[in-house]
Amino acid sequence: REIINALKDEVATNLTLIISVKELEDLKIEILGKKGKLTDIMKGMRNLSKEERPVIGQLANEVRDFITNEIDAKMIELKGIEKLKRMSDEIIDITLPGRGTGTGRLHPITETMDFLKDIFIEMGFDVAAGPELETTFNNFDALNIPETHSSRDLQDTFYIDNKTVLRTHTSPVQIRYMQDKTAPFRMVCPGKVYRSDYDVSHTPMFHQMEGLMVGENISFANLKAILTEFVNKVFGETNVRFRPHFFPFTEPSAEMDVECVICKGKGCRLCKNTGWLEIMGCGMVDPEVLKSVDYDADKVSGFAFGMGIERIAMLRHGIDDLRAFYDNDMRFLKQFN
Ligand SMILES: CNC(=O)COc1cccc(Nc2cc(Cl)ccn2)c1
Repeated sequence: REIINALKDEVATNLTLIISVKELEDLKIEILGKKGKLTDIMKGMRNLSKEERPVIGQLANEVRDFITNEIDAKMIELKGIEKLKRMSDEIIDITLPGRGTGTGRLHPITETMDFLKDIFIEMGFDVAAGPELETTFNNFDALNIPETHSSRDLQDTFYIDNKTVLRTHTSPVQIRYMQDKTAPFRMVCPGKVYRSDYDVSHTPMFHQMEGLMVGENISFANLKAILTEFVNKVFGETNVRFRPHFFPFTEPSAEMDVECVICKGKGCRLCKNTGWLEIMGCGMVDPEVLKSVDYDADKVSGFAFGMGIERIAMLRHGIDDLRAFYDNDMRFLKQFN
């Protein structure tokens, strides 16, 4: 009798201390399981006298029912609490801002190319594109670049075969344009170009934009006016100058400088203390080039120009390493637009 009652009190005490379903399940097994304490007591009753057995048996049953009900009630309570806790842990606050994947953005070269293109579009220029794999005729011969010219050498040009190259400038696009269209026209052609050259200031692939205006009575004055307007739109109102130069495909030729954007002409590291930055090359289209596309050099004339995009992007954004454009490092690329 004492053992059964002691067990009842022990279980009642334990129940007040148990806080988890797991502990409660362990207690149920410890008391009511196959080897449970109460189960052992019930087994041990066969040793009792005939008179005692029914009395103790009834007590044991009462205690077993009590313990079972208490444990089951506690189980419902604990499962309910654990369910509530799980629910609160798993609450999704739908008012939190989305994690998102970040916004995409244009590459600084693309953004600069678009910026420069738009300025010419505003001035009525057409935009043309062409294949990056070109014939040596379109890339060299049509541009009055003789067979012996150094730019045709292997250390500058990627040859696919004797007559096919990766274009070394976008001039072939202008040749194709003139093969398809008649004067008058004004066009620009931005795009990828390739040189077999790779060092701190050269990458094998880079970007250029060339332009061409052909019609009757096109003069060097038109060249200066259009290119000065362009440069002022890119760098703001700055002084420009044209220095005599030579290209096989233009005559006369010039290099166009803009006053240094950093030191405004005083002289600094960027402009190598000259006060000027070279922006592009230009000139009046050589009659030999017009002839190569069957244009009548006695009736029409034109001017052309070409510029490196990376150089302008570096000036615009203060980038001092050309290779940063091609390392695909998001820490660099994320800084633009
Ligand atoms: C990065 N580019 C430079 O420094 C200089 O580029 C230049 C200069 C002068 C003319 C041209 N293009 C050209 C195209 C035709 Cl179809 C006829 C005549 N000229 C490109």
